[in-house]
Amino acid sequence: MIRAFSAEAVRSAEAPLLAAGEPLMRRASYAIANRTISYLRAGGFTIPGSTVLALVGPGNNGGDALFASAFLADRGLDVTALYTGTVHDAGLAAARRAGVRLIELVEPTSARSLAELRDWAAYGGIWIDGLLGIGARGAAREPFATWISVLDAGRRASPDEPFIIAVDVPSGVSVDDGELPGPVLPASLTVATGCAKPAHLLPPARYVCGDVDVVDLGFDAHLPAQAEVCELSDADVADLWPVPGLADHKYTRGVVGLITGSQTYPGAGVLSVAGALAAGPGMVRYWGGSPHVVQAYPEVVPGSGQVHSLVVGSGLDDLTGVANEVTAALDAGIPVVLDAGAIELAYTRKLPEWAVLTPHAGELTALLSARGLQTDRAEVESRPAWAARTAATLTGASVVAKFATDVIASPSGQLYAQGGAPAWRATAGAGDVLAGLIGTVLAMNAEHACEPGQASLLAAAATHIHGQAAALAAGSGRPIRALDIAAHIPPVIERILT
Ligand SMILES: NC(=O)C1=CN([C@@H]2O[C@H](COP(=O)(O)OP(=O)(O)OC[C@H]3O[C@@H](n4cnc5c(N)ncnc54)[C@H](OP(=O)(O)O)[C@@H]3O)[C@@H](O)[C@H]2O)[C@@H](O)CC1
Ligand SMILES: [K+]
Repeated sequence: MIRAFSAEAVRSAEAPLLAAGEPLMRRASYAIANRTISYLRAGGFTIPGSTVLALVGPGNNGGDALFASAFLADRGLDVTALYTGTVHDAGLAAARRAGVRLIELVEPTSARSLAELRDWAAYGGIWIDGLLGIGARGAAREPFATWISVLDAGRRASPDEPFIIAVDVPSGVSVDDGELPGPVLPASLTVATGCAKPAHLLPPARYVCGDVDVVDLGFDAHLPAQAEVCELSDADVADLWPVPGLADHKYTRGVVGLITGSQTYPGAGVLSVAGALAAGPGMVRYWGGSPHVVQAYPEVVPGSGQVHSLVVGSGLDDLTGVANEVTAALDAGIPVVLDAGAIELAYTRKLPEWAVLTPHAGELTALLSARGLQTDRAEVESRPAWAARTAATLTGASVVAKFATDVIASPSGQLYAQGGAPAWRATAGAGDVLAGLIGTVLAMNAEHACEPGQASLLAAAATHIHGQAAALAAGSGRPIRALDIAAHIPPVIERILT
């Protein structure tokens, strides 16, 4: 599991070590220098003489960049450090001693300075971005806003794009909520100091981090027990996956009921059942309106009956009567997945945590608006963590906000971000498969699915499997359709469990 911590939690964790004189900055900058050398080695470049541009901001993030520059200059690289105003004293002294070329831009946004910035940017094959780290608040202010815009334009225009190593976070991201409030310098590699931060996991900031490499600074023991955001790995999903024993039978393995599909949308019934069956429940009961389900899947039992979880909504065109079934199930402690049109059931009523909503951006916008929030789709797409968390708080339900990286929120505030799915996953019916899959994961874990925090954890596990199945189906880059995702769920589970 990747556990990401807020800037405040990191500061508290660092404090006792810094007070004890631990050389955290030295460790961080040494790691950054090493990653730079590794990149050059892996690319077959000669190390002495390779050109590096360090972008140095006013705080300790700039300090990291200066010490890293010093290490690299000592190794024979041609290092230039650009800065303005006051920067980390000891870092500047170390860089000077090591022979780093120090360029101070006194009037940092003058035409002359920006021309110089462009020239040095074009000269540097590797950029070390130490402008802003976890001390940044809001959008980058001047002069860095202009510097970032100029550098980003230079990066895009360059025939051989520089390799950009972000110190801790790419400059310009909002560290704690993963938003991009202003210009940002996208990285090829982000060297996270001490631990991951929410911006490394949450979209859209996640998409400008490149690869993320966490450097251990030894302060883990001082971090809070609960992370701000988590990302489940294969191993985490394996830990919570109930592997059947010889004494199990279809009722102990979990029974999923689906009220999905309709005459109008028969395929949605087929796809949600495909997702449910692929994850290995004991039994699937189906009493939606699609005439094709039982024909397509002879193992499905038609008609209602006792279930351990319920999936409602995908392709349902009429909610009459369904609301009562949902309420009865939730009151009886049976987890319910509310997908597509059934998300409307969360517009007014207060739901328990074991109701799992699966909105895409449009449905999430409609839900938040119905709950009285002034928002629109553009805001929801640029603030996915906020949107998912707010929806969970307002409804009381667990929310799976479906984006390229899914964001899952529990009403108590726990957040998961599950990435790893290819962009090919954005195809009609993929969400129906996911709804069924979540239903099965909840049914298989029925004894504890209603305990605090469990529904969101199990939903995050299901989204992880869904993303991995899509990745396996898409291979090294081919189109996929929703049924391909369902077909690749069993091999992903096999890989995870063995
Ligand atoms: N402590 C340690 O030893 C270790 C620290 N480590 C490293 O330190 C980093 C954190 O350092 P930090 O706390 O100094 O913050 P940092 O991000 O460099 O910037 C603060 C400066 O930026 C300014 N500023 C703020 N917002 C701004 C904006 N929007 N636009 C423009 N400017 C803005 C702010 O000004 P102010 O708002 O205070 O006026 C202040 O001058 C961390 O990410 C990691 O890399 C690791 O090496 C481990 C050891
Ligand atoms: K940075």
